[in-house]
Amino acid sequence: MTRLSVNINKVATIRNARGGNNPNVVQVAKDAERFGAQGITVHPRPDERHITTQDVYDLKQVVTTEYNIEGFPDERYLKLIEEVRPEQATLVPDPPNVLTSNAGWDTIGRAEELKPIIDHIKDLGVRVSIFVEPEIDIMEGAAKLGTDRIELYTEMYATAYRKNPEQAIAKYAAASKRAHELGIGINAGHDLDLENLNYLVKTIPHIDEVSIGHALICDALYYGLENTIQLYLRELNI
Ligand SMILES: CC(=O)[C@@H](O)[C@H](O)COP(=O)(O)O
Ligand SMILES: NCC(=O)COP(=O)(O)O
Repeated sequence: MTRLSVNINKVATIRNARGGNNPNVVQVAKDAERFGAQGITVHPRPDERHITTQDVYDLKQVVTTEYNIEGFPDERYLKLIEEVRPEQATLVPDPPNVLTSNAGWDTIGRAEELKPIIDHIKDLGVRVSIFVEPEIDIMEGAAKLGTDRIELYTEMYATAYRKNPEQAIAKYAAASKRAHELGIGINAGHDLDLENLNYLVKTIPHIDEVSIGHALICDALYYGLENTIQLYLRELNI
């Protein structure tokens, strides 16, 4: 069964736009879980454009499903993981000023950098997932790093899906098959939405978790958060 982790970055974006505490990020996380979310994901970027460092600590007090903290593993991020001990740390190769995540890790060329970080986070008892593109050699590099999971970066799939779903998913199916053979858990995320989600999880077995934020929060503006979470869960056949 594929779990739905709701990324609440964009709730914090709206809150920060006025500088107050509305919408209340902690309350939205609690409600999202009450509405059926099986995880809460945040990506506390260095410039705090949405999720702040304080949000990360505050959410730790209330998240009862699975807490997934994404980010580039710099000192600031690793301190958060050490102090908050989420269920999962998802490592993303984002430079500080990037608009949004737009690339996966080079698990071969950056193995020396990544391996000690992954070992350290696993020693903390936190599951490690690394954000990657759907390439066979990258899967094999990920296995050598000892990561618990990979997160398939699904922007390319989402972009190509409307035009040709079979073509859009081909590399993801091959990469996830290889990852599964190598004993690596599989997450997926970025630009997933109500249109492209079901085909992804129907075609690719073994996806443990999808983390969805931008499209889900946009949909909630029309359908309401509870209805929207239920709509996404339905696309996951939950
Ligand atoms: C790793 C990933 O694909 C998402 O978490 C993405 O980083 C969302 O970040 P923004 O909400 O800042 O676009
Ligand atoms: N890891 C992907 C994520 O958390 C949310 O990405 P998006 O749905 O906001 O594109």
